[in-house]
Amino acid sequence: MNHELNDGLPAREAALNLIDAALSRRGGLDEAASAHGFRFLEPRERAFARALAMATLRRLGPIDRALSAKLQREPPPRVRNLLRLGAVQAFYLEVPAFAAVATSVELAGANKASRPFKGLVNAVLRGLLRDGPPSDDPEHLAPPWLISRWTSAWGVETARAVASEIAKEPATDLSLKDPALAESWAERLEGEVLPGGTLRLARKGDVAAWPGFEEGGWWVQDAAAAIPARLLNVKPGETAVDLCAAPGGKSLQLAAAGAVVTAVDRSAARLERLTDNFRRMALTAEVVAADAGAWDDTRTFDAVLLDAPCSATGTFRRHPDVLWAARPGDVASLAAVQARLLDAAADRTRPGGRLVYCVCSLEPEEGEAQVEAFLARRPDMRLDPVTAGEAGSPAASLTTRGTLRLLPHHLEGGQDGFFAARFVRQD
Ligand SMILES: C[S@@+](CC[C@H](N)C(=O)[O-])C[C@H]1O[C@@H](n2cnc3c(N)ncnc32)[C@H](O)[C@@H]1O
Repeated sequence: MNHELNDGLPAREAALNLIDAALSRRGGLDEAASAHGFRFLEPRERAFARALAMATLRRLGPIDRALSAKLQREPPPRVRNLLRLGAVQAFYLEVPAFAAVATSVELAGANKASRPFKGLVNAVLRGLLRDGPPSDDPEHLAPPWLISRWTSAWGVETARAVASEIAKEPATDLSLKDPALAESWAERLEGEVLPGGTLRLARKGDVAAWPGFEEGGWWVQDAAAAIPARLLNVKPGETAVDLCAAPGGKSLQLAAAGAVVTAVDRSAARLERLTDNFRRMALTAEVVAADAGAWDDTRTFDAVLLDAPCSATGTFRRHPDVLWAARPGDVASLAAVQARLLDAAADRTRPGGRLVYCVCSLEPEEGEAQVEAFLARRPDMRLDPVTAGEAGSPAASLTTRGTLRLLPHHLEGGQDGFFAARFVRQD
């Protein structure tokens, strides 16, 4: 094997592990990327491995369709992942076809489970390359069950527009501690200020090395993810509770706006990240590790945020694996959790206070249907309609009911999928 081929093999092996972890458990990719073996790689190899894995996950649908047409029976998981990785390099990453095939065959030979399949890897990849790139129909980018749900919810054209965002690499969005400094940060970081104040950058790489990270000028937060906390319109000195707070992006917004923040989350490990983020930003919050639905506290607050656990299908631009890890049954079981937490959130809202409910899900059961059921069982809560363009929301995202259905294609350059609704507790 010559040097050129050997170069990049550890990164490709690491990419295989990332893909395997991403597809076998929720949150698996981030977990695998922080494991010892991965961090041991050179930074350049780590970046390459991550780029390979992300490109594979973004194109998993079309690649798997093309592979299925070539495979007579399902090979072991490592072999399928090798084939996916080989195909994505040749078709989408401008790796010369010969190198994509040769490195895949080499990796097949390097492991006992895949060694007997070296010939198959070689033959299948060569066959794929002869056929040319797979279909780029957006409907092939997501699992069929999700495409059919999105089509029922919004029609064929919108479902296709949503799905077409899956293959695109997202920009990096930042929320600023001091929104008045937006223009100066935009200049320093070569970014664009979006309506609502998010700073959008084309920059990629290690954010911790960028100007302003150490000094706590900003934190990473998708443009759509920044909208729900803004809907609370907190004033300095008001009390605010964030009931599912970690790792803290929305709590930071509330604290930066001057609210006295209580950050609750069930996960102590995730709260450690929240505490680190607050320290870096030189902001403060009361941090509580508790199940928000059983939190033993009788206080009520001026502003309550419930960013509930959800299927997270709206986060596919940064986590394309969610689409393939999600199961139809997840949506119903998460909707039951959300309803329980929404009732607890209403109880934490002072009479006259505001409650914002949001989820990073595209599924109506976790959004619109949740709102209607909540209003029906809670006569003490009234929907407070969002107004056009409020909080930097795109016009297309406002529903006739005054809630926000933020779809990924509603903002030029993309945004995460979110649902948000605001309520007021009656006196
Ligand atoms: C969507 S994430 C929150 C993201 C966070 N709001 C932000 O902007 O950084 C959902 C969070 O809910 C937490 N969670 C799940 N079930 C919970 C419960 N019953 N009570 C409190 N927190 C819960 C999870 O640990 C997770 O951190």
